[in-house]
Amino acid sequence: VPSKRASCSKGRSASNEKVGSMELSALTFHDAIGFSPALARQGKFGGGGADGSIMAFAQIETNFKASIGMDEIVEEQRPFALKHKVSFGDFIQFAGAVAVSNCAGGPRLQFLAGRSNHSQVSPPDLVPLPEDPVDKIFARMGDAGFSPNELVDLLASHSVAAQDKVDPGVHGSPFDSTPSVFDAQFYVETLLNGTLFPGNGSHVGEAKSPIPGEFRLASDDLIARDPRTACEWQSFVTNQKLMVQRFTRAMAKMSTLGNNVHELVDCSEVIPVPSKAASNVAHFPDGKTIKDIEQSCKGTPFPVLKTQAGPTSVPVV
Ligand code: HEM
Ligand SMILES: [Ca+2]
Ligand SMILES: [Ca+2]
Repeated sequence: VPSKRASCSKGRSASNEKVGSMELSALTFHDAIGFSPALARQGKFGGGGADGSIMAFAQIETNFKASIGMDEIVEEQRPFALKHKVSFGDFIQFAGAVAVSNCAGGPRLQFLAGRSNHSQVSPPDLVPLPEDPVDKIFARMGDAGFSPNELVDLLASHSVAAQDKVDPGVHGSPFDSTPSVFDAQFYVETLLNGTLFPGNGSHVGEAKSPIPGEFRLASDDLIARDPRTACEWQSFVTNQKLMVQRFTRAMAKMSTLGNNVHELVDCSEVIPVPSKAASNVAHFPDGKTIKDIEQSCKGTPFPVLKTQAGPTSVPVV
């Protein structure tokens, strides 16, 4: 599963590119979330979910605002799906599971095979945007069958992710200081008081970040602080095991949206076993303490964490 970006990389493909792109993990979401029972109830086509439509109809779906720029990764992956005679829907979820397994500390996700290779183009506007109001995001995810807390669970993927398009001036700026480790740093760092924009001023969908080089999406900023989700968010800060379990469960649901799981075959053994993270204890970045935390979960104090010794450098990925 070759690809360009390798925030978590393991080995190289035949074309000598690093393996393990997190763009692949984002693709699992952009394909699957094209699924709306609400549209179906109005007698319209609601989308087929994790059906490969973003690869089958790339010219249309990668022009949807939230998926602009994904054409590159789709075009890069399509020949592999064709060569191995795998349906586009299966291939996208397979590649995403492999990508996550390349991150230290990541889960070995379930992979079910057997999605049909017939799909229709997804309706527009089903993928959330970082500038969307939080009520709109929760409603959209709710329509697809996810509670607000399950969205928090899925957002563990932003622990190994970076942005290119919200502010192209700081291409590759990650959402936490450890973008090659699937850890709870994302859930800690998003709760720190934002003080700066890593690039040149603010952009649509951007919130202030606490550390130079780190990028905070407006949606992550709001979801971290919303009373409906703040406690689930904070619960992962000292419990990476729970974070991985909840993410795994939510991904099993997301990766099969629109499919009948009883018709799929469990091929999880083809997904590599991830390496362990060097540490599974989250910390405050250099210079930050509990005083910088915007305590958002009412009733449960923010856990005690140590401050990292030495400078926190945020890598470009
Ligand atoms: C409220 C829901 C979400 C919003 C608004 C959102 C928004 C975004 C945005 C704006 C980016 C940066 C894209 C760019 O500039 O290149 C991004 C990156 C990413 N997102 Fe999300 N996201 C959401 C949920 C998810 C979910 C559910 C997953 C996976 C399960 C996911 C996985 C990723 C990954 C892996 C990246 C990094 C892509 C890369 O490195 O190229 N996101 N997200
Ligand atoms: Ca789809
Ligand atoms: Ca991380």
